[in-house]
Amino acid sequence: MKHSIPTVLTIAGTDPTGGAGIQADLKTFQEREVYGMSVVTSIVAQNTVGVQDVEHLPADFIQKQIESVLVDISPDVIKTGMIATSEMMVIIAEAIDKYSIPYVIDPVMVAKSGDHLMDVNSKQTMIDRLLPLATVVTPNIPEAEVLLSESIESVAEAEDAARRIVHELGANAAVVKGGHHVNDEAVDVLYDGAGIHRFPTARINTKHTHGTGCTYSAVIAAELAKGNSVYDAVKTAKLFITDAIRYSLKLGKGNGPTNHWGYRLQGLPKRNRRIFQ
Ligand SMILES: Nc1ncnc2c1ncn2[C@@H]1O[C@H](COP(=O)(O)OP(=O)(O)O)[C@@H](O)[C@H]1O
Ligand SMILES: Cc1ncc(COP(=O)(O)OP(=O)(O)O)c(N)n1
Repeated sequence: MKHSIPTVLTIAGTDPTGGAGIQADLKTFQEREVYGMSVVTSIVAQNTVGVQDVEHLPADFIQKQIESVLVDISPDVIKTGMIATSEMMVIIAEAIDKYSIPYVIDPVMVAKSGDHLMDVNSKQTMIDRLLPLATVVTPNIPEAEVLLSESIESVAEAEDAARRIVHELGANAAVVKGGHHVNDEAVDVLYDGAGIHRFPTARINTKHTHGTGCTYSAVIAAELAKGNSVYDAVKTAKLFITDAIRYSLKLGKGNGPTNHWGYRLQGLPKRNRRIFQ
């Protein structure tokens, strides 16, 4: 740990309704008791229904924001979310490389609403420049399919995908998340370079899953910043996101946000958590 408290920097886009992007990351860092910092890549006009518009910040201004943070409060871990263009990816890769900071990449491509958050032509830059720097990469099933140009139909194929992302694309560890499987279980699979680990939970029947991937990868970044192993960080992330989904807040007209303090309700008597169920 570099400072008096673990520190994490998120580099990502925004969600003004607070369920995904930088807003979700900062809420999660606070809940995990690490000091959160943020660099904005794109300002997104979005809500629980979908994305209405996007403004990308100039790449050199993203670089200036990163430099402002890194020369002053160097984070223990950097996490990235929405990075829309190749130009942004190169600038971010150069900074992570220059300062040798552990790195969690959530390879955000398409929101659950179906809106594209990454230029499709940037895929190769993500593979060439960002994945080799990754301590952990956390694709959902469609993202893993895009990265590997192959379809994933089962948990066994997700395990193969995680192995390939490490051995062929150069990440140190890969978690292929199971939110998009169509079955009774949400099984995340981690390959940490040594072995495969499965993290299964019962699938919760809800439409309120906006920002699950952002929140999950933010927990992993926070736990790594505390000095925990990749395995323990993923285990904590799975517990945290399951409670965040279970006690989701039923906000908005579409796919609502998760509850970033849901894990705190687990130990409460049922009468005290009724409004969340
Ligand atoms: N309905 C659900 N029930 C339980 N866990 C879920 C559900 N949907 C997603 N998850 C979990 O949320 C996390 C994020 O997964 P996913 O939704 O696939 O990511 P993304 O938001 O990037 O699409 C994973 O741990 C996944 O297993
Ligand atoms: C600014 C921003 N970044 C990422 C996402 C995607 O979030 P994710 O956690 O994958 O969840 P969904 O939005 O897909 O439900 C986003 N929407 N906005």
